Amino acid sequence: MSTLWLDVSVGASGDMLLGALLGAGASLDAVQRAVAALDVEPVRIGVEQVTRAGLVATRAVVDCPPSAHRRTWPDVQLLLASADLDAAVRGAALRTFALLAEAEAAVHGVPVDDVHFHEVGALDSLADVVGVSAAIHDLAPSSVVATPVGVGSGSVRTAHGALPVPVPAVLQIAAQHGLPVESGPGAGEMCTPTGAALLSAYVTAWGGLPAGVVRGTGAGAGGKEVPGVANVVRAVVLDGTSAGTLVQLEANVDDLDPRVWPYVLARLLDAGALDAWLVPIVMKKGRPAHTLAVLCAESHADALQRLVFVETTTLGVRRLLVSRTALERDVTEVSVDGQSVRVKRGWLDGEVVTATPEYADAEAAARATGLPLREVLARALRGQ
Ligand SMILES: O=C([S-])c1cc(C(=O)S)c[n+]([C@@H]2O[C@H](COP(=O)(O)O)[C@@H](O)[C@H]2O)c1
Ligand code: NI
Repeated sequence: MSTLWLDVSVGASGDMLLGALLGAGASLDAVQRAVAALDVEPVRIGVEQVTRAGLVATRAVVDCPPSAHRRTWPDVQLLLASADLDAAVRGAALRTFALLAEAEAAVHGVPVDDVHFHEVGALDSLADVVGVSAAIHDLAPSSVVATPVGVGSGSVRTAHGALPVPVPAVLQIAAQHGLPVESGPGAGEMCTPTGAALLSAYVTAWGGLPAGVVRGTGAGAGGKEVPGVANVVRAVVLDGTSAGTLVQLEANVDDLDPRVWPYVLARLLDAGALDAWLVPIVMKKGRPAHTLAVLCAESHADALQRLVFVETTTLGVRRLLVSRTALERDVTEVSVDGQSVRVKRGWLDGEVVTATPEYADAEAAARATGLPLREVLARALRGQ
């Protein structure tokens, strides 16, 4: 079981977070593949070593042509929906842009679908958001903890002229999603809307460094230098820490059109649920029904509860605090008849105790090779 801790006390932006995650051991290849899956102008992510106030840091450099499009929130939704991305990476990127779109809509008083992502819709922001999602997916922490975010002070020049710091979109995201803020040591804009949205989408608890064994550490810098301030995000991957308390939302439902349930479960997972499932039950008056259960971090419980009320017919949602023990896990790749199949492994006390081939990979390999699917699954488990 691992925890990702983010020290964002000096500030946070998309590129700072990406640099910190790459520095802490996230795969640059996985990040580049995810970004290349977007149907946009060619974008490449590189890394370079820089120093900030004498501290060596990783800078993620997004190499792309100037953005030819002013993209709306529906455009970004389409882009992400049609990209060949892992479902978890796509879900987290969509969640991040939804937070940005809702904040921009509230701040400028326009409908959310009319929000044009000016600076935040540019190619480098798309790359930052998808890159951070892919990097966190690659590190696969069971929880993400972060310090309160240093937002800065003063004002910043943007495409729309000077804005006060914290900029309105950052304050809006903080107000809507319980992001704890402080001025921090840097003057100017230290936390961007994209940084605030990424933290809100991912962080499951706020606080100092949790107890654990340090497995990786990185410092991520953006393009900005602030004299005398090491303006970096620090990322620390810790092993052996507890995932902490989770929330389980529950509702008994006997009157929802059953065809709707798969959609409801998919929406909940896309919105950040750690798991969502149905249990068949018999309710009062002998009525067949289902218990909907949703496991999530406390930070996501309100938004997921809202989704349950909006998408189902329930009139009430129960909220239980549960503690979860999760195995430490990793992913290996094996080749079955020349086709690559990922295998997820669970570790206990330094030993693999469970291994499961990725079903979608096995199905694709069965189709490509003509082998029976159960044979592909068996060979993947044997490691060939
Ligand atoms: O373009 C717009 S409407 C805009 C709005 C806001 C608000 O807070 S409202 C802020 N900004 C600035 O854009 C840059 C880029 O932000 P990223 O999140 O893409 O890194 C940043 O300086 C924002 O303060 C733009
Ligand atoms: Ni704005």
